[in-house]
Amino acid sequence: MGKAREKKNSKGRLDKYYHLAKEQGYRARSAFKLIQLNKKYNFLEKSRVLIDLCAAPGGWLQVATKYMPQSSLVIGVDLVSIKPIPGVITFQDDITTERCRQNLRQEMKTWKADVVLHDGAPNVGRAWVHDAFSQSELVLVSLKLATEFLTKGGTFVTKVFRSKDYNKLLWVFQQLFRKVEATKPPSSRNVSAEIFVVCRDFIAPKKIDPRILDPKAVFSDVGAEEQKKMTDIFKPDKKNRHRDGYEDGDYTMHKTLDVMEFVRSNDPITTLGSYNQFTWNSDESKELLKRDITTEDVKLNTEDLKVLGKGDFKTLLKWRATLREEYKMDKKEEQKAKAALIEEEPMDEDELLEAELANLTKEEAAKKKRERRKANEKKMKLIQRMQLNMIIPTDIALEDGGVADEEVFNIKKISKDDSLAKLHAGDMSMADEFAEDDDTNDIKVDKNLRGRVREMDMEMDEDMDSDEDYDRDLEQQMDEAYSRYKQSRAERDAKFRAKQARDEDDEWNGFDDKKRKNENRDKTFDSDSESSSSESSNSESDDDDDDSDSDSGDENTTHKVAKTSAPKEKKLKIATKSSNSLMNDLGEKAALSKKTANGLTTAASMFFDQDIFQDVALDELVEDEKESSDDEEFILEQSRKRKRSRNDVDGSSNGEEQQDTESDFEIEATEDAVPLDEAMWDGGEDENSKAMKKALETGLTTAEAITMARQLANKEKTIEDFIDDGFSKEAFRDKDGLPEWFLDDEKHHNKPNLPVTKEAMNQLREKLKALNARPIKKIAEAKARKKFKAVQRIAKAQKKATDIADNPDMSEKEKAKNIGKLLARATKSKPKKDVKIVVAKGANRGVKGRPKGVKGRYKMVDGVMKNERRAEKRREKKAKKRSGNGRR
Ligand SMILES: C[S@@+](CC[C@H](N)C(=O)[O-])C[C@H]1O[C@@H](n2cnc3c(N)ncnc32)[C@H](O)[C@@H]1O
Repeated sequence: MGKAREKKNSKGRLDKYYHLAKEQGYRARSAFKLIQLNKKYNFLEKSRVLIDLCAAPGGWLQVATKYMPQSSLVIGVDLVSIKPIPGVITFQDDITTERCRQNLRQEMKTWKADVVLHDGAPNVGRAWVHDAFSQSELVLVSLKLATEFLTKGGTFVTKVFRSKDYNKLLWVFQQLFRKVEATKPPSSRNVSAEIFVVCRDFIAPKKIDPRILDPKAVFSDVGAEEQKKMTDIFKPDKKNRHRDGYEDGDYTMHKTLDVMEFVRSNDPITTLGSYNQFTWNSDESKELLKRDITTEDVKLNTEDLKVLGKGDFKTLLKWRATLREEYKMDKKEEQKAKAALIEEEPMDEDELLEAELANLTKEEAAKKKRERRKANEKKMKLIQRMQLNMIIPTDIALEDGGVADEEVFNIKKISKDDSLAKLHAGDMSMADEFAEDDDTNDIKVDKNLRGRVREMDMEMDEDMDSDEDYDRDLEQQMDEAYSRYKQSRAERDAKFRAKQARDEDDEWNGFDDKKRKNENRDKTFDSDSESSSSESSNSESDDDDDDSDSDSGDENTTHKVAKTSAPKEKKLKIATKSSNSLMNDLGEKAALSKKTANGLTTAASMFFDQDIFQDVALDELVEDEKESSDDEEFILEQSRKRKRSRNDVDGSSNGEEQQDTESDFEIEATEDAVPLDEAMWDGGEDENSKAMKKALETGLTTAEAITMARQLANKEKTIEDFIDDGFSKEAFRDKDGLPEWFLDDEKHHNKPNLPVTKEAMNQLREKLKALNARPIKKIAEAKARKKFKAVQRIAKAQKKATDIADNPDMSEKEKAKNIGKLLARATKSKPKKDVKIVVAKGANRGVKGRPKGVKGRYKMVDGVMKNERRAEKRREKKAKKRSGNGRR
């Protein structure tokens, strides 16, 4: 025994999966292969009917029943018997036989399988009859069964071995399934050549070409055969037997061909390898017999081609070549080929010319483009140098030879018209003239330059156009590649799929999200006067903003800020349909760019709303801008209001200032107004209220929320601080037109650092611990039911006890005895009914329904199950002992 164990170990067979299988009660370590395959592709959980071909000893069947929904139909078949597994139908059969197919049909009735598994391997030795079937053939047989029993969209999982047939099998799978993936689960030993192919989404074609399921057709290798024949004729000594049988449809062993066909043949070597004899029966051949070149050697060689040597073949080939030359057969072939070519591509001269022209224009355009790009680069450099004052425009002209050197420095010319003499004589008018000339030159150069720059601009525009096209193409390609990558990753990665689904549900409502945009429209600053002054105030407010007006009716919460010192008694209110949240608005590009009534954009208003501008900037702004509207004052006042409220929180409010602001502002809350902090919740109106409700019900569930709540409670921070923190580089980021892959990447890597303290994390951990310690819902419910029943029983007993107590016919002793009995019965829980265990062996083997002689509740178990139960008990005992030792 020791030896056997050693031997097993030396092969590395008793690996961790072997032990795991033993520990977890699986009959074979291969069970983990299916577990791992299912983990990757999730096909078991959503299946109701499964067939396992080659299922013994039943590891996969155990896994299937464990992962599939309860009361699913699981059928297993194998050459050897499979010990019963609860809830599984098994039978012994050879999957390559018609009987197996019939049996499966009978078990399946009208059902269709969601999954067909095949982990078969020919049993060398044991199933000796079937050794002839190779693994690949077995796969094809199981695939054939799968095509018969699988439902449309179903999954077929099979084991294949890397061999010359592997790619052919893959090709066949691909004809029948939409998704075919080969994988090697970690539990499959590296030394093993096995691979598992998971074929998903069965196409279920109405008609399947029988050839793609026929091993002969699928695994035949025509090309190789031809090649073999070719090499065979030069190695005639090596005689191979016909192991592959006869060719399809040709069952004759001795093949003959008229010798003239050999002469005509374009592939003489294959012809020589394919026939046994060349005959001289045709008239043409008979003629050839009379020719001198047809020597006795040639004639003899044609009689039995299979016994020829290298030299004999050469003789025959030479003879053929001479004849072909004589008949000009090769030239004719060549001519034929040429004619075919000409026929195939009839191109007249015009077309040729056009094609050539098109080519030339293309080349020319490319060349021009290159030149233009070079020139533009040069010009850009020039402009940069100009901007850096490294050169002046005249330099360009000089460099370009524009305003000729001769004109400025032409000493000859000067000397000719006495200018030089005049200069020598001190006539400075000449110099003045030059200076004037210089000016005009400058202008001239400037004009030149301007014209050239404009020209350059146009050229660059043109170039940029083509560059833009190129960029757009590239972007499109990258987008497509990215979506392909996402799709394939979603197919492979369940986590990624789940994340995608989460993202879809909980999509980030960023700046440009349409939905948020619409919500935003409702969130504009609504300058709405009170009914008496509505017309006049409307004319001053942002009239164009129809949206804000139209939606005001929907308002859920409204804060009205009335400005009493304004000339027209104008009241402004900030209407927030969805959230009242300033934080929310931060991210909304559309809202930010919208003009408020003061002519500033919302973003600008918010910017000037900061404390820093409170006393200075906005006052100055108000003074500077004579026509500053009431809304600007509103912004100013709003800032003051915020400062006042902060001072209130700090408890250090300045009395004077408070008075001041009080005189200016009053806050009117509408009926259903929510407190400001509640309004600060992120999300739309619904999410807002949902989030609040959830927080009230379950408490704070994230470490950030706890941290923020603590900071608020400890007055370490105010709501305004949180709002200010909301201003980050992310807040105004414009994601318009950015490609999806870029945004996804940003989302992945660019995460704000949220405030989380150690205490908050600990608090959350404690909360989760408490949650984990709670019994699960089902147990709690069962306990409650039990309690309820007990209370009912006791109440009933109490009622009966009162009746007994009131019974005048009973003595006190009798009453006490009866009441005692009653209460004892009421408090005692009913004993559990005994379940008789019946082992399915002997007369009980294979019995369907109640076994003979068994009354009451019973449970059928098989020997294996009994053993398994015993092993389970042993394990439990061991574990208890171990834990007891540990405690000591
Ligand atoms: C690797 S075992 C299968 C293990 C199984 N998946 C499990 O987890 O227990 C391969 C099985 O294929 C079976 N087999 C081989 N050829 C077969 C055939 N023609 N018909 C049915 N079963 C066959 C063998 O009897 C053997 O039990």
